[in-house]
Amino acid sequence: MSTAISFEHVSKTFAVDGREFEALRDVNLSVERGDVYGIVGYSGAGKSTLLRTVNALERPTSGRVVVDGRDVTALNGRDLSAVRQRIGMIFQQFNLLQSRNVYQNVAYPLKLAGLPKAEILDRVEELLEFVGLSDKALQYPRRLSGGQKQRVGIARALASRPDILISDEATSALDPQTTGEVLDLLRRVNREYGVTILLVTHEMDVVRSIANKVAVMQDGEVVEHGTVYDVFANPTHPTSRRFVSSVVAHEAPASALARIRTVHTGRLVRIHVGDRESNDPFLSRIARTHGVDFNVVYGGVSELQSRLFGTLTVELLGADVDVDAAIRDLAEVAEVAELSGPRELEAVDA
Ligand SMILES: Nc1ncnc2c1ncn2[C@@H]1O[C@H](COP(=O)(O)OP(=O)(O)OP(=O)(O)O)[C@@H](O)[C@H]1O
Repeated sequence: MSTAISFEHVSKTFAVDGREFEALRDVNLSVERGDVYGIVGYSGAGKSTLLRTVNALERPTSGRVVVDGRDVTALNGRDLSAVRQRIGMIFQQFNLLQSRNVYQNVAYPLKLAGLPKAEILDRVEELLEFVGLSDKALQYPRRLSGGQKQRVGIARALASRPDILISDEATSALDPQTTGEVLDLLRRVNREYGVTILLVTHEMDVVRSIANKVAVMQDGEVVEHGTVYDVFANPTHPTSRRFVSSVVAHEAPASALARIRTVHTGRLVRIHVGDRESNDPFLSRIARTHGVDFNVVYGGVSELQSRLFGTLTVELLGADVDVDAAIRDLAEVAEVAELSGPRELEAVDA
């Protein structure tokens, strides 16, 4: 696999009211060709600024952004235009030309590039068919729904046959149903046209449904990155954990644990369940071996990219020595942590 975009020690400082503000701090990331790479973070984390360095709408203060082997931070004029043609961009507010119809909006970049009329006609027809808007060619943007507007935005972004599509909160203004349809379309853009997608969002659901990799940003830094499966199954940074818990609620928050404790006074363990190939019924097997009982008091298992992951909070009941032995055996087959006191309860919410 080859690298489509690499961010190398990218920092960006803005001058705000005479003071320096660091919007990006030493960002290092590699987006491979064919990836759908999600960048998540709360408002102000630096996501859009990072995204905009890819087509040099924003220039880093230091560091390099290499796109298809070319350092875009060093490009200007015609060279930069040539690289920009290889990068499509879509926006939250669609950015369509209101005075032009759907056909003209999609044709616009091709006209600018000086393509012959007949070629433009063929290309726009193909694109409108791809995004399912062939019957809307003569409509003006104000007559379209949000989802339709974003389809036009996607068709326009694909007009010059880019290798890379960058998406800045493209679904944030859409309802969940329409979001799903636009994400389906982006998935097809990735699979059928082989376009690498870098998308910024504050919705972890978007990442879960479309991305294969994810980076979590906070205060201008990438605090965690990896495959979507790894980050969802085992988020390590508190911000990632918060994002993951917004869409998968496998781990009991402190409030739930406190309530559980009022009823379940035995020893509680948290068991991370990975994608298991064996059908070993390990919980009941280990419980039987050591003569302990168990209650599953919280948790869940989900599927992501055809793999399972989950977390179960389990109460173990029995003599301490037997529970100790059971926990040791559990640790052989899964990641296990005992939830002992108030300190542990706080840690879950961190
Ligand atoms: N041109 C600019 N001049 C000064 N400050 C800026 C500029 N552009 C961005 N910033 C600041 O940089 C920080 C990061 O902004 P950015 O838009 O990249 O964040 P974000 O993670 O995309 O947030 P959001 O989700 O709200 O768009 C913010 O504090 C923002 O105010």
